[in-house]
Amino acid sequence: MVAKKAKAAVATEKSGRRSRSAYFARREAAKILRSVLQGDERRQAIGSIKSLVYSPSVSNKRATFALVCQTLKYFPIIKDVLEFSDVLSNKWKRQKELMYIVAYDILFGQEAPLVGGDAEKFLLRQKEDLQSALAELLVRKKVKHIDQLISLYHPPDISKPCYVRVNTLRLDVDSALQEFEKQFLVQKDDLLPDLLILPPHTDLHNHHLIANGSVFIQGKASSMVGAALDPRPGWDVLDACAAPGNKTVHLAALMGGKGRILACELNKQRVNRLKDTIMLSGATNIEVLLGDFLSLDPKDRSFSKVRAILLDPSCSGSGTASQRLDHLLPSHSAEFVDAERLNRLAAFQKKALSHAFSFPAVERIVYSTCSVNQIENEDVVYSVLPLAASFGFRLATPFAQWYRRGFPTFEGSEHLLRTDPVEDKEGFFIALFVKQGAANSAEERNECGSIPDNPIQSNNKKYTIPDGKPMQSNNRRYTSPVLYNKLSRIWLHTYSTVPRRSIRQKAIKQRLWRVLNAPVKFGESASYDILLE
Ligand SMILES: C[S@@+](CC[C@H](N)C(=O)[O-])C[C@H]1O[C@@H](n2cnc3c(N)ncnc32)[C@H](O)[C@@H]1O
Repeated sequence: MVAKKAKAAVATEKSGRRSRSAYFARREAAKILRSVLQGDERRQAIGSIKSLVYSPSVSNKRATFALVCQTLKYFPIIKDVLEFSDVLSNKWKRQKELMYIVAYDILFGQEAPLVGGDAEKFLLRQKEDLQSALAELLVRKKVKHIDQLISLYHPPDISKPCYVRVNTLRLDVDSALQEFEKQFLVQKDDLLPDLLILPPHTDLHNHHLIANGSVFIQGKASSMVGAALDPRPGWDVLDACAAPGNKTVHLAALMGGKGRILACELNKQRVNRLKDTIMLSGATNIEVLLGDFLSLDPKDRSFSKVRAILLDPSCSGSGTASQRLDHLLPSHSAEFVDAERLNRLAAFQKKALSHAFSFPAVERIVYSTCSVNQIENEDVVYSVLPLAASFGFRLATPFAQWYRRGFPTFEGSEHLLRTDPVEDKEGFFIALFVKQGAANSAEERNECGSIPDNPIQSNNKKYTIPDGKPMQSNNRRYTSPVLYNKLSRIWLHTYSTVPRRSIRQKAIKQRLWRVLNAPVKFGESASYDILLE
């Protein structure tokens, strides 16, 4: 009898703890949801959902993350249900994010009884109204199940491997590999020596190697950026747009902690995140500059020895939208293109890249974006080519073995590097400028015989599109799949005539020949994907 009572007391205590924890998770989730929705509305996020949840102030990360993601997944439904049922008084409308979270829990979430504060009590009293509004919504949308309703709003999820970059300032790659092998299937990446690949959806947020900064969750394309800059130990390096600092601390690791990194960031709030990242990485050679990169004076003595600049400016983020869970946000829709915003971003990107050339000792500049838009990528690079040439820079070829290069919008665009949001799971763009006469790597000098050096000419030649009209770098039509594929083929043809030492050269040429002669189908993926096969 006594044992039974004790057992019951333990169970009550446990369920009380769970309820309290769920209560706090709902409040933390509501705060994050507010930042995310406000950022989405202004198209100016403070951080991704993941980064907001992983900030030190959030205590119950797993539950909070799940609640935010789930609420966003059901967001359009919850909004409609609250609107149809008209249950929210002005008081609760002022706390609408908490209402969304609680409504999610009532309608789709918790099986356990929902206990908590006033918000929970209030919405629980309206449960029947909410349920009948949901039933009405199903009828209106002509679907039978909630899943069908969700798929009306959200495209299917893209799953991708979980990449982690080993922070070699704290741990060597083999030790990290062994540590992960205890729990997961893990392998080394074949391109980047400090990158490990784990299965999709591996949950690492509680892993001790993450918590102590020995590894960072960082995608492959994002990790290629610092490696493309290839800063040497002892150099002065400027990271022009640094927060949250993933690439900054990667640079520190690549430099073995030797030398000096200046990390410039405009946004005060994001500077705090940058500092947290630096602290976590253990790097001691990074100086944070709060300010506008455009107003840094290249003649200032503190920049006189800067030999490498990483410019990873604000961009539309169109290449990593699914990774940041942006597809869950209200602004996300296939048709949504904010042209005005793209133009504004591109104007800033051009200014910032132009500014980078004027640092007196700089010999390597990487320009990168996590955007798939030509206007933020090839067009930006094309627009600065004459200026770059006047400073003695040429485009070099980062990762010459990488098959996906820039859109063929101008002669030399084959030096540019792209990753594809679907095939490579994130869409990045990298351009590397190297000063003539500077010591660049064998790969960039094309000693591996892939793509010839192509010093920038100020009268850089443009390709001609198949219908005979000269292609303008800002020609919107060019991004249509049909023209893109035709141009890719032309570019591929050029590419295939360059002597290659690849052992698969013959097979590739044969395939190219077949592709070049095949009819173009609307919407087919880029032809040069065949190089992958
Ligand atoms: C794409 S994010 C950089 C991501 C970072 N490289 C990383 O890997 O963690 C761009 C950053 O540039 C900052 N930024 C925008 N304009 C800037 C400017 N004029 N000067 C310095 N930083 C700027 C933004 O606040 C944002 O934090």
